[in-house]
Amino acid sequence: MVEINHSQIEEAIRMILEAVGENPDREGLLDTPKRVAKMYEEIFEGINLDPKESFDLVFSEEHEELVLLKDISFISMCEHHLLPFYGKAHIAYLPRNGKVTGLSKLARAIEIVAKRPQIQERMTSTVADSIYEILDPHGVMVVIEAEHMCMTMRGVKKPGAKAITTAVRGSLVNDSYARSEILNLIHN
Ligand SMILES: Nc1nc2c(ncn2[C@@H]2O[C@H](COP(=O)(O)OP(=O)(O)OP(=O)(O)O)[C@@H](O)[C@H]2O)c(=O)[nH]1
Ligand SMILES: [Zn+2]
Repeated sequence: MVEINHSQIEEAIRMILEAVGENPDREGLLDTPKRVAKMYEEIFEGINLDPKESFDLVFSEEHEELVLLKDISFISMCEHHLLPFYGKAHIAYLPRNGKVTGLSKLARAIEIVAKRPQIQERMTSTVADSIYEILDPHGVMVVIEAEHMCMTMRGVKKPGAKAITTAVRGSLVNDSYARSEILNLIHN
C-alpha cells in the first residue's frame, strides 16, 4: 500500500483553519490536523488498491443464473467538493464457466472503489468493469443509489434527492427483460 503524506496534510489543514479565520493553536484544534490526516488515510485507502484483487476467491460452481447482492451500504467522497456521498450499491451478475465468487468479495470491491475521491458514475462503471474482467460472466449490472452531501448541506440544498446510476456489461446490455427482473428484485 502506498503511504499517504501525513505531514503535508497536517500543514494543509493548519492553513485551511487559518484561512477561514480560525486559530489552529487553540486547544480544541491543536490535534485536528493530525486527526484529519489519519482520517484521510482511512477514507482514501482505495486510491492505490485495485478492486479486481478483491476477487481472490473464485469457486467452480455450475450456476449460470442470476446472482444478486443488494443493499451494500457505502460512503464515498465527491471529488468536486470533498464531501461524502453515500447510499447503497447493488451488484448482479450471470456467472459463466463455473466462475462464481464469494459474496463478500463483491462487497469488498465496493469498499475499495468507494474509498476514493470520485464521481458516482465512475464508481459504478469501475465496479462493473472489474467484475466483467475478472469473472468473465455472461453479464453484469451495477446499480448505485446515493445522496450527495454537496447537494444537501451547501449549494442547491436538496436533502433527499437521490442519484441513481447503472453500468451494464455483456449479455445484459441487450436483455431488457433480465434487467427489469434485476431492478424488480432490487426494489421489491
Ligand atoms: N455527474 C456527477 N456530478 C456530481 C457528482 N458529485 C457532485 N457532482 C456535481 O458536480 C458539479 C460541480 O459543479 P461546479 O459548478 O463546478 O461546482 P459548484 O459551483 O460548487 O456547483 P453547485 O453544486 O451547483 O453549487 C455539481 O453540479 C455537483 O452536483 C457525481 O457523482 N456525479
Ligand atoms: Zn460534490
